[in-house]
Amino acid sequence: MRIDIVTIFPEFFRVLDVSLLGRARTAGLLDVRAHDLRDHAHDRHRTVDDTPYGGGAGMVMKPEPWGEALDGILDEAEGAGETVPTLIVPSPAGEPFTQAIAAELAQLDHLVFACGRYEGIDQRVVDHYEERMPVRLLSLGDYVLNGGEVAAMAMIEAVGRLVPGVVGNPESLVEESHEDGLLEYPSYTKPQVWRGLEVPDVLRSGNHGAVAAWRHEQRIERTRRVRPDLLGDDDA
Ligand SMILES: O=C(OCc1ccccc1)c1cn[nH]c1
Repeated sequence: MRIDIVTIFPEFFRVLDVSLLGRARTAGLLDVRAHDLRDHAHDRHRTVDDTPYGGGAGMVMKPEPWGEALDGILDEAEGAGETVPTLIVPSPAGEPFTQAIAAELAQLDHLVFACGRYEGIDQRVVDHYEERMPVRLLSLGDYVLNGGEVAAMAMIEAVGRLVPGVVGNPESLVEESHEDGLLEYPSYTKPQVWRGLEVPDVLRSGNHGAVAAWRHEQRIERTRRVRPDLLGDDDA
């Protein structure tokens, strides 16, 4: 999978060189490139923002630098005969990002993340590129960040780890929280007793059926307690 990121803080994404995704990059499974939006602002101060029409506090990101940056990425993809990439715009006004969406995006060949700052990006950027590529406004959660970079990083990690081959043992991707709508069961490892707290006996019984039943019950109980919203009415 190819991932392009357009941002005024490209150095923010250097961390991807060292994390789990770093190995995937050297293995050629993930090709991640960060582009500096300011390279596409050609005035003396490399201006990427301006005051909002209609007034109001804060600044809005100008459309021209985005147009030049995104055209460059699109032209390169089209020139290479690739499928049209999907544009992801992290935004508080977006559709909630979920594990299901991460799995959907992990099937694609090419994602482009547009990291907004300030009050956001001029609406015409989304309106224009919707004519040329799939565009998804996605929200990480119901809170406001200063920019899309942190949200993009989270989404890139959630998607990247689902790309086949990125995670060594695909089994570890199964039975995770939200994988099938339930939270994951509690986990334990050695020592058997720690500060007077014991590992549940069933987990040391060697009875795999009893372990599986206990784990499933724990998942339902934990989901009912912490995230009743994830349970349909019939389970509640
Ligand atoms: O704040 C966020 O994105 C940064 C952003 C983008 C556009 C305008 C303001 C802020 C965000 C919150 N949940 N998911 C994303």
